[in-house]
Amino acid sequence: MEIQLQQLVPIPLKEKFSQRPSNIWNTGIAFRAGDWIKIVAPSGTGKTTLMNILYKVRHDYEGSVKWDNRDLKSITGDDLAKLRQQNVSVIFQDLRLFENLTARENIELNRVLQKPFYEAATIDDMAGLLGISHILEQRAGVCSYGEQQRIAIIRALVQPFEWLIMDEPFSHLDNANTHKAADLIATECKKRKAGFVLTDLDEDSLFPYTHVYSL
Ligand SMILES: Nc1ncnc2c1ncn2[C@@H]1O[C@H](COP(=O)(O)OP(=O)(O)OP(=O)(O)O)[C@@H](O)[C@H]1O
Repeated sequence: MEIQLQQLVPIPLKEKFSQRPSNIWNTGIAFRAGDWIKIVAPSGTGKTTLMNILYKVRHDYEGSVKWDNRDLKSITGDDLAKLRQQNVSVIFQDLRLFENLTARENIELNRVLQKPFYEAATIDDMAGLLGISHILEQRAGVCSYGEQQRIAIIRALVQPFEWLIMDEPFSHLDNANTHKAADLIATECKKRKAGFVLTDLDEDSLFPYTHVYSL
């Protein structure tokens, strides 16, 4: 699946962006199937806005976003739900976990949404790799932010996807845990021949990126 951006400009940020050149805003650009895309930009320049537009949780923009030549604004209801279950997974910057469910229940909910892609035991395997086995039965709301970030990463990885949208997914992880999480994400993307779009404040060499863009 290809993601195409054509003359995309978020309306509330129009004035701001028109004052400087950008690789992404108000241009024509395509993320090709299987591309590993990094978007690096300082705080407040629109990374979260872009990711929310790509996942269709924001609609206040000019221009267009297309998923395989289908305008995102025209994809609704069951079609949109199916795409999110089978084709596009997400790690939001603010994670959006259910605080009153346990870590395991948060992940399990996504695993069983559709015909399960993985066995339940995969949750334990991934939690072991990311060092959060001991908090799986704990309420997500009482987990540290770094633990919650790893829960959200695993939740995104237990479903099928062609694209993984990740908004600053390692912001609360130390170096060692960032590398472990990046390795797991790379493994899961390779398994599916999937692409990703990852935002961050700084450049890094965690992945062999296909393209690195600034906003
Ligand atoms: N709905 C909105 N209306 C008006 N301004 C908005 C709206 N949403 C975001 N903004 C502004 O747009 C700018 C970009 O916000 P955004 O959250 O996308 O930045 P970011 O690059 O993700 O920042 P950070 O790295 O701090 O998370 C900010 O100045 C923010 O205040």
